[in-house]
Amino acid sequence: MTRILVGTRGSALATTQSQYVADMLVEAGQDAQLKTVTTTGDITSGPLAQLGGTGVFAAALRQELLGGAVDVAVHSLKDLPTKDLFEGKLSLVYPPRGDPRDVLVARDGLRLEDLPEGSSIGTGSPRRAAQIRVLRPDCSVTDIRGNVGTRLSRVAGLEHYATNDKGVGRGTHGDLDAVVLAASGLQRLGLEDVVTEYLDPTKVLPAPGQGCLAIEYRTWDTGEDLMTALAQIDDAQARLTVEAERALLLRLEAGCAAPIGAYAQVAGESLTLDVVVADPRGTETLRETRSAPVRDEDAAKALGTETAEALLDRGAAEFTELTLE
Ligand SMILES: NCc1[nH]cc(CCC(=O)O)c1CC(=O)O
Repeated sequence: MTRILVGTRGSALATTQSQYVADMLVEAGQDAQLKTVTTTGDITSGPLAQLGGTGVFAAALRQELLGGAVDVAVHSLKDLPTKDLFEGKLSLVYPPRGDPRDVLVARDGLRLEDLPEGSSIGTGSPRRAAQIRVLRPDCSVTDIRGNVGTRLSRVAGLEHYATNDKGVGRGTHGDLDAVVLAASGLQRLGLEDVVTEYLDPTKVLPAPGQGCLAIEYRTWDTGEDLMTALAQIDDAQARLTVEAERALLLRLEAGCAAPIGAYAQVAGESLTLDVVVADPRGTETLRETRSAPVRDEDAAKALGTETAEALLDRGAAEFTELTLE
């Protein structure tokens, strides 16, 4: 049997996620092994919002996939640009989605509403920053970067999570009251015990695609056996929700660094999409919620596009300076 090479970034989170995908491929009858690729996002230490465009984390991995050095590439879906940059040469499979929520990790077990006035909260995401500012205008939001361990170590009492990476703030530990992270990342690393609050995803809206992995493959030469295994892994419900969220993002022409949250859920026969567009400088947000009957992928995408158009009609582009890209 040909061995499937699973391309991955090198961080602890990425290799854990990719191993999870390799295990799914083995379960589906394939022989699979990880191959690590170093990406620009991993070696650049500037604030995420200034890195310039989406896809920095994914670009090198995609080049390896296009060139045939790996057979599939594993991404966190939320880090992938929505535009088709490769003229249909690459396509995505979505495993069952993990927890889409953001979480608060605060000192002393505190929840967002219990943090003392003037507390400092760390996040590298303009989307999280804007939503936190609305809920806690009295707190200060600090830009942080680095891997999960580095970010956790900024919280007072969690200094011991520091790891040796190149994130800004290396050497600065325990200087914040709280940080906001993705639940799924912590869960995949077995670190969910540090969570002090799971933020309601209809109040603090996650990034489009958050919590979902994406397995990318070449459309022109992927073998029949691997295609069969991938089809077995692809999850219909994950696909509906993330396609609605990403169609929205595409129509708004915004990327992962934009202050846009989107959360789609299936309840019974209905697909509901909650969206927030935030003003990155202020404490204002635009919100929109729309539902459609659960049908197929195209209907889910149409819900995303429609919701984006409703937001554009309400001035979303001026509101959030969608030139961020
Ligand atoms: N932007 C970094 C990133 N990309 C994917 C995840 C993990 C969450 C996921 O699976 O979507 C994280 C960490 C975070 O946002 O805290």
